[in-house]
Amino acid sequence: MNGENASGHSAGPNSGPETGTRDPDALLRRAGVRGDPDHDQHFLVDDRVLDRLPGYAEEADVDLSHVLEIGAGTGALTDRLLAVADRVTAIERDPDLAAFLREEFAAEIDEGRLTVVEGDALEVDLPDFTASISNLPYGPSSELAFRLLPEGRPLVLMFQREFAERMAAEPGTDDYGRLSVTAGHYADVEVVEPVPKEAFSPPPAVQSAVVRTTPRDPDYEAPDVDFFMDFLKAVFTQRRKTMRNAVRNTAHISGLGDPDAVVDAADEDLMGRRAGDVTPAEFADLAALAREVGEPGEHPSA
Ligand SMILES: C[S@@+](CC[C@H](N)C(=O)[O-])C[C@H]1O[C@@H](n2cnc3c(N)ncnc32)[C@H](O)[C@@H]1O
Repeated sequence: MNGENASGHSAGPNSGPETGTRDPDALLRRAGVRGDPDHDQHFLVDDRVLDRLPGYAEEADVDLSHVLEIGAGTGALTDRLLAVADRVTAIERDPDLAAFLREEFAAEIDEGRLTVVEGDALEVDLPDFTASISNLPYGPSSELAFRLLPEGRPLVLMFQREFAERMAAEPGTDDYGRLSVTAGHYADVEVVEPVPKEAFSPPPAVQSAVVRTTPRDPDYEAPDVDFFMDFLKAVFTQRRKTMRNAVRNTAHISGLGDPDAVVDAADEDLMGRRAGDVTPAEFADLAALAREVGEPGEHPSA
């Protein structure tokens, strides 16, 4: 079953000799699937990309004792993860693919090194993982990213390239926006590899990219998450205005009654800048201030 296309990947100390060499095309054939873009199914078939994905975690000294994979598909990446991790939990929503994974990786499941969870990664309980390495389904990539980021674990994730670049963008750049601030609040984010369409079967309509995140322990107080998201959305939809004028227009946000009081209490220099130049830490401080002074006397769900 194994070794049809030895990829040159060197198995980790915890792996059995059989892992890390399954040919992705052969897995696709054995699974009898073609990949269905309507169900976010674009399978990675480029051995070199598959081999590099766990390497991005290894070179950052990430704890690989329990790796979470979301959207395991036919298991081409699962196989590489088993070669470097002590344990892998693979979540797959498609029942046929989940059944195929259970059959293909029966030995690893018996050894207790792999758990296949059949279900929607947005709904199932997440295990206590130490890192996630995944070629995510693109449809819910934003929801999945913001399910994983607050867990405070290192992540190596494949996204649409444009999404990846926005996530990693620095203040002062065109790509910097709400996504960059929210991701940057939880982690340092870097794009480590652009991946061409041809690396997938079937090829998606857009290019992809691998993102690596390193969790941060912010030295500022985290604001209430729902409020923070609403606040950022309101301010970034007015990104051409100064922060002063943008914040004055946020009265509609739940939990913020008096934006003028926020502007008066906030740093003057900050109020004169535009949203695209404000760092995640500055935004977090401002959101906390807005929560404190924006609605005197009432702090719902604070
Ligand atoms: C982009 S493919 C990646 C497959 C495989 N990891 C690979 O690299 O070839 C995404 C996989 O996620 C599965 N999927 C889609 N939405 C999902 C969800 N909400 N929860 C769990 N799996 C999902 C699809 O069935 C598909 O197998």
